[in-house]
Amino acid sequence: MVSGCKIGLSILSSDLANLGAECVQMLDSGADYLHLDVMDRHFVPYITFGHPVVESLRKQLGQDPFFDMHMMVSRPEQWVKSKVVAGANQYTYHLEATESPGALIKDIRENGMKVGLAIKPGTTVEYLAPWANQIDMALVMTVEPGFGGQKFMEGMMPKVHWLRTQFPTLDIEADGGVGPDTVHKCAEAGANMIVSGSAIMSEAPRAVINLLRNVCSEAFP
Ligand SMILES: O=C(CO)[C@@H](O)[C@H](O)COP(=O)(O)O
Ligand SMILES: [Fe+2]
Repeated sequence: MVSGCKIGLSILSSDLANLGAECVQMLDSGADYLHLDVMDRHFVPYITFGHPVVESLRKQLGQDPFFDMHMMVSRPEQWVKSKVVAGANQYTYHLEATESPGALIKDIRENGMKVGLAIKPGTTVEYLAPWANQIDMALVMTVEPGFGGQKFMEGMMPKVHWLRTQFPTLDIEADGGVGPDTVHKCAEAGANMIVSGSAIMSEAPRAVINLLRNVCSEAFP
């Protein structure tokens, strides 16, 4: 079975000028892991941060927190080494961004990180199938990658359901527009890793995180 329900905080909606303290607060509020959205203004039209920020976060937060790197970048091969040095735990790259997914899976593993493979809303989920037994997690984008606070794309749920049916033990992550009103759709479809940014960065993060986890856990007893 899957490794239980996990709630990941997307830091994209954080006060990036106060990122370390915000991450501490969110982890203290119950977030299971940090989902770090890296953008290169090429694969997506926006730019966020790179390994120096990851390195500073790791230094401030210590070795425990799990850093799930969501690499919204072209040629993801180029950043593997720097991210592991910076302290990343999982390297999630986009299938649309590389010609050689298999070689990249091998390189990520040889560098000691877990492997995530992401698909954009316009990508057919079956394209993930050849790699699904070699990765640790599949990320189904439920918004167009690029920024936080967008509307949840319910039409992506059949992709999650297809993956859960075909690969019962695979971690499946839903990312984008997930909050109290939409998490049940993700969980019912089969997602066990829930990324949320703007919904958690509210006035009651602990309550929102608990709600997300409770709804998700009901689907994965
Ligand atoms: O990768 C992305 C956006 O490109 C996501 O991680 C979002 O940043 C999640 O934020 P919310 O949609 O939950 O506000
Ligand atoms: Fe993300």
